[in-house]
Amino acid sequence: MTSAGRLGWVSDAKGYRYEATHPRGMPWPAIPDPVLDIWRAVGPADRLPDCCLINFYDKDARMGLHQDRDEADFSWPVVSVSLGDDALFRIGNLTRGGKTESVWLRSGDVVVMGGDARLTYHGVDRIKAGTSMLLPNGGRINLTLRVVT
Ligand SMILES: O=C(O)CCC(=O)C(=O)O
Ligand SMILES: [Fe+2]
Repeated sequence: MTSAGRLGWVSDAKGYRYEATHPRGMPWPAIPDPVLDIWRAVGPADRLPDCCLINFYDKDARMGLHQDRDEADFSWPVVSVSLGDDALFRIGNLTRGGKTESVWLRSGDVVVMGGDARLTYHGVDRIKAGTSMLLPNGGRINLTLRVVT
């Protein structure tokens, strides 16, 4: 896990939070322009994201159902970009439990969680190894763009 942008996502013994610097003290690198172009294409025009979270999933990685709710204003969408191996993404409801839907996200797919869907529970159930040649050693990279403050 790492980040780009004005703020990065940090997880340590004190818990997790957004921070303006990397744990080693340096600022986070800028969000690459081609990534910002994805936000410009599908996101709101009046603001760019503060944070691009970069997560690597190996073939055994998963992410439990959760809401993205560590940001100040839920009227900004969350935009997520899938790269590499396919991921089985599950999306549920505004509260935990109930019926969920699953969809395979392929390399290049972009998910926008905005409006009424901004706080829906979601997660990744599994990665299908060998479904993409993008990453030389396999696996998946997810980029998550968020307005934080
Ligand atoms: O990897 C994904 O597709 C989802 C990532 C996610 O939900 C998150 O980083 O909060
Ligand atoms: Fe999430």
